[in-house]
Amino acid sequence: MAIEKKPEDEFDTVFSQNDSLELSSHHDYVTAQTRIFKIIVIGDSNVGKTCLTYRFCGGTFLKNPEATIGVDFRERTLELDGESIKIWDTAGQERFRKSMVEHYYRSVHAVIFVYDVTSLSSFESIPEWIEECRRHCVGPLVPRIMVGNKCDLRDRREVPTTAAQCLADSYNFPLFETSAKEPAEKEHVDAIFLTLAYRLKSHKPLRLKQPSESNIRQLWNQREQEAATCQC
Ligand SMILES: Nc1nc2c(ncn2[C@@H]2O[C@H](COP(=O)(O)OP(=O)(O)OP(=O)(O)O)[C@@H](O)[C@H]2O)c(=O)[nH]1
Repeated sequence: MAIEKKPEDEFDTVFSQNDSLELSSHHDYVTAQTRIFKIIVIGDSNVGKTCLTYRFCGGTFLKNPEATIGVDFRERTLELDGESIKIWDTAGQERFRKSMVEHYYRSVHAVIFVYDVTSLSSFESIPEWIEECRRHCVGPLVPRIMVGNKCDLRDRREVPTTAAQCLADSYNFPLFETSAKEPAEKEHVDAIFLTLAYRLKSHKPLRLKQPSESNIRQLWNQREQEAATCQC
């Protein structure tokens, strides 16, 4: 279930606007401190991508998630060092995502690969998801993490932590194991997304330029001079 859905063209616009922000209007002053990160959540169907993003963005466990069709958008505003950072999560169900796949990977800032610790096959699919990312030109500097979900189902575990750690190490990804369902894991789920947010903060030059008062005055004087010398 999505908290908010956007048409695909709006999805693209949101990120391209902020990727190349030039301060030239009142709107820019208002949004100058808002940074939008696009984090995509991928993995086999049924591993709990929707529940994980819902837990982070909505704070609760989504009891009856429907299979995601295309892309779901979720958003949560974080306070990091006094700045507002918006994270958009997109969760896509494999069967239904074909037409969206290009949009899904475009301008991505970080990737979360999810498998289900009770499903060996979902874990074995992770290299294919990593390869799909690569095929869609997600750059090597884009932070990636691996998440094993459904840790609450202790008796049904099929993926040992050691095997998961081994795979994560081979790609140099941090590994997290958690449960979207267990209320006690709420802070851990938060920590996963916050880890990414901090990495993004240090990785990307996302601080948007804010004009100082003297810069504005300088610009204003320059415009006045141009107007005064204009021959037309
Ligand atoms: N026990 C347990 N069940 C979970 C957990 N997370 C999700 N589920 C269940 O797993 C099923 C699939 O969850 P979704 O979040 O819809 O999985 P998805 O990966 O988004 O699935 P698609 O949209 O089909 O790609 C649902 O029945 C959830 O209730 C968890 O941490 N523990």
